[in-house]
Amino acid sequence: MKLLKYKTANETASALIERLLDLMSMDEKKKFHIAFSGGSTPALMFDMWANEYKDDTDWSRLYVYWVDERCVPPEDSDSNYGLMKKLLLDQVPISENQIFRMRGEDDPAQEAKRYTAITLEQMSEVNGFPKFDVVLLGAGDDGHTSSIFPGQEELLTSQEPFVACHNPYNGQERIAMTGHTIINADLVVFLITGENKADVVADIYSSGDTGPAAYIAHHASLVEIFIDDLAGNKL
Ligand SMILES: O=C1O[C@H](COP(=O)(O)O)[C@@H](O)[C@H](O)[C@H]1O
Repeated sequence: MKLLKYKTANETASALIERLLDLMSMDEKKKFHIAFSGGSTPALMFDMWANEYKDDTDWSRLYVYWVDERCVPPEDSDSNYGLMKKLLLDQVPISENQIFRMRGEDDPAQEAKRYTAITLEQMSEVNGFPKFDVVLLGAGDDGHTSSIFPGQEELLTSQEPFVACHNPYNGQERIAMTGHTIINADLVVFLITGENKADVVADIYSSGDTGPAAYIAHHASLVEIFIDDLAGNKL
């Protein structure tokens, strides 16, 4: 596990974008399949990518997926797809055919199956699980990642690549990438910023399987954790 710490959330987002662009530049013929997390943390990175790195990115090779989705229509302010579309995808020359959203407005169980089929069709697989180039995760201050919350640890070892699940705090239905799919990725990256994430970062980095995010960080083979000083202040 490699920890990369920067002074500010801006510097952290910028370093992460540059890391992804570096990875893309390693094989200029290859399609690059990356799954993005939801929540509020990546918003800064999406905005920065559109405004500062638009011309440095080969959009024709970037294939965009989601780690998880809230079961709401794309126009809803809770939609992970909606946020990324507004801040990044609508601002850059990427083809619709390279954007694979989870349909939050559809039946969650059926959508999880449809999304599994799409990802398996688009990229190589290992033991029935799609193999992403990068899975970009966040972490909640309770230690959840993807939409796998504490108490739902069975989703870390589910035999389904994507499942219907729910947020235990408010019952909101969700669709989530499960543990094996995350761990299968060539690279698992966490982007975690802000003081309220300091405990979860300390848990991920210094302890064992204390929650879903920590479990992933300790079980994936290549893990990079991008944090700012505030998130790192309990290390
Ligand atoms: O519910 C979710 O929470 C986590 C963390 O979100 P943040 O707002 O604290 O950045 C996120 O990684 C996950 O994808 C999301 O759906």
